[in-house]
Amino acid sequence: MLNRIDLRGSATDPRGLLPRAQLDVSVAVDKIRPVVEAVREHGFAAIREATERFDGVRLERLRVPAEAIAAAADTLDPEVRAALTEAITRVRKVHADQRRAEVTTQVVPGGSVTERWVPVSRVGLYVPGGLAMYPSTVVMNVVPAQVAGVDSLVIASPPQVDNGGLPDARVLAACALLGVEEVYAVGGAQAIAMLAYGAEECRPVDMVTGPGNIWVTAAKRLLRGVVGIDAEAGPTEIAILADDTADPVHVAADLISQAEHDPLAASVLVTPSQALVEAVERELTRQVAATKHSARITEALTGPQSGAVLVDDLAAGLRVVDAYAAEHLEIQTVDAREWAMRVRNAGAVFVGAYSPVSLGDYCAGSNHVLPTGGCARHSSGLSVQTFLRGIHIVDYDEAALRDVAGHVVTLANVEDLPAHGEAVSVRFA
Ligand SMILES: NC(=O)c1ccc[n+]([C@@H]2O[C@H](COP(=O)([O-])OP(=O)(O)OC[C@H]3O[C@@H](n4cnc5c(N)ncnc54)[C@H](O)[C@@H]3O)[C@@H](O)[C@H]2O)c1
Ligand SMILES: N[C@H](CO)Cc1c[nH]c[nH+]1
Ligand SMILES: [Zn+2]
Repeated sequence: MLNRIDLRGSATDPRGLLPRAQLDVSVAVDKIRPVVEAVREHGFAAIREATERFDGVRLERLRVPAEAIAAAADTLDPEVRAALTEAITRVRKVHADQRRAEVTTQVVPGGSVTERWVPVSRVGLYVPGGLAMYPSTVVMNVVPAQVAGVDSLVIASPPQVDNGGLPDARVLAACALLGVEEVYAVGGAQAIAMLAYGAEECRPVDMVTGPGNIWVTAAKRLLRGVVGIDAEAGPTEIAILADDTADPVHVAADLISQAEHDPLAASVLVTPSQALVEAVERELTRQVAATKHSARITEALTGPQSGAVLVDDLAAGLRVVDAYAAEHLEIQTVDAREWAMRVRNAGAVFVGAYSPVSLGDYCAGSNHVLPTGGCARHSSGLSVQTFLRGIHIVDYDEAALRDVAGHVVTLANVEDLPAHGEAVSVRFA
């Protein structure tokens, strides 16, 4: 089922060996550009047209009425409420520890720099709702923003034909549990454009965060700069570094779990064990046939973005997974924690047999909005830090400035910017 890549005995650079999904984000950007431009120019009318085309819903209004949010909370299945409440508690616990303290550095007597952490004022959080519904993503977006102290939180999520054109009822209930009142029934690129430019009752936001499919990711890439954007969190990826101590039943189940998100999802096994690859293949065939979304899982597992990579040893495997920079990386090997601590590039790392990605998706306390498409080489997943900006407060007195004035003037002259130097020396003339 998985494409095979045999790197044993090869000195090939592992970068670029594993292709990402066939549909490139840059191609998708060109396709959604007209939608984004139309929303900028025509607001609600353009959103309504795109929603009719892509979601099959004719919107009467963008904002979800407060009564609909309250009703979704009232009718929420108690088991789902308990699970969401537990997820919120654990995610809040981890994210509360991420809060940064204000630090003042006394550079010299009379001269200090303070770093203040100030929350973004108004944030738009995207909660996907195409192939699957994501109340858990409400939790993963909202909790860090709330811990950071964001004043104004807005959620956009696709309207559902089977919920009268409102977002999924469980998504609305999660909003209620977290006290989010401003929710819009808009999905895809048109939602990101609405948040960036504003439309009718939705005022523009300062920043957009959250995962989504290739169209959402493309819109985020296009609108970066118009608004702040978190890392690209597109079609899900799982890589598993495993040796022959791994249980093929677990490995196959975990590869399938993330393939379930999207036909463009990527599932990659990296191992020195040919026997494990064979055993995982047998398990995939058995488990995929028995699972609910077998068609899109098969498409994801057999796509060029998924595969089994054979390597000489775990050290070579580590180089491969570092080059790949997966959104999720599981380590199912001997000494799993030690290998995990050596990973350089991954959105999140899951250690050993009892930390599957599904745990992190819901209830580990970690965040599941993580960088995809290789962005884990340079970006982090969503955290409290995403919603904070560090502002330097520079505070020097006369003596402290006088003391360093000569150096400022010298550097200003080196850069042929003498007015910079004069702005200092004029104070001591
Ligand atoms: N990386 C992460 O942190 C993370 C977390 C959760 C989910 N995900 C990913 O999010 C994605 C969710 O995707 P989804 O499809 O279920 O929901 P989605 O909300 O991202 O996408 C649905 C929207 O796509 C738009 N759309 C559909 N077809 C289109 C087309 N041909 N052209 C333009 N727009 C179109 C529709 O307007 C619809 O509202 C999956 O890829 C999943 O793997 C990632
Ligand atoms: N694995 C997804 C991307 O991290 C998150 C998710 C939500 N629900 C289930 N899974
Ligand atoms: Zn998942």
